[in-house]
Amino acid sequence: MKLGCIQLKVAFGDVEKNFARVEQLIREAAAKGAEIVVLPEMWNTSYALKKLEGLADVNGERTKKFLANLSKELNIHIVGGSVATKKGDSFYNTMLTYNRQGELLGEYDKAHLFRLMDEHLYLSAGDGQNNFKLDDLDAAGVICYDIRFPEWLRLHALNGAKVLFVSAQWPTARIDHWKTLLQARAIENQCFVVAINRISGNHDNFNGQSMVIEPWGEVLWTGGADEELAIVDVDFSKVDEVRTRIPVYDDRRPELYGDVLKKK
Ligand SMILES: O=C(O)CCC(=O)C(=O)O
Repeated sequence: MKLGCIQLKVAFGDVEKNFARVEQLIREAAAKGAEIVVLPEMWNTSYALKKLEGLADVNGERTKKFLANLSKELNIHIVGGSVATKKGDSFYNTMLTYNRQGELLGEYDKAHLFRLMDEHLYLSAGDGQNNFKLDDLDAAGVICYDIRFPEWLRLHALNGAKVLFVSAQWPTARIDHWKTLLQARAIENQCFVVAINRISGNHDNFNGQSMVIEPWGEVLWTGGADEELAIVDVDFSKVDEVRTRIPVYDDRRPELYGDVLKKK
């Protein structure tokens, strides 16, 4: 299957510019044969947290219409990264996923808010999981800081995901953590990880390094430090092969792990 990885240069607070660029790149990805297109985190507003009242997408309506129309017209699945949304009186960091029929498969509000970026002061956390199916492919989607919580991604893998999509705005300063955590999540869950980061004009802030990793941990593609659309060919049957070779799921001892999942 061909993945269209959109490592976007997100414009701070410029919703119109971001929508226009995302549409252009999704169309380009489809024209190049992509079957699943993946976007980064908070691509409508970036982290303009102080301006969310005027900028966030109310109930995600604009983004929903936009992604539904494009996925149906172009006959592609879209893992829509995430956008800033307003629901009731609260703001969320929301991932919307559409299948090629233009149907909404998942609306996931980021579960773990990143205090270092003040997310907890402006956004509310979601409580729902995010497993979905793209045709016959079992998949799941999480957002950025979520990857520091292995139990969260494990839960999605246990619910059947063979590919974990990660949308992020992960900064250059901790890019080594990004690479290591993503590879670990792929190896331990024996699944594909498709992780799409943003870039900024100034590479000191966000330098891309989006990644596609297969279930044995081999990196199939790493993005550069500039805006980029990559088409990456993946063979999802590799998941079953790796899970047969080392039967981690059969060898798990969940009866030993219970308390690890409880908050101290
Ligand atoms: O965990 C990190 O170091 C980065 C997380 C982050 O930037 C985010 O969740 O937006």
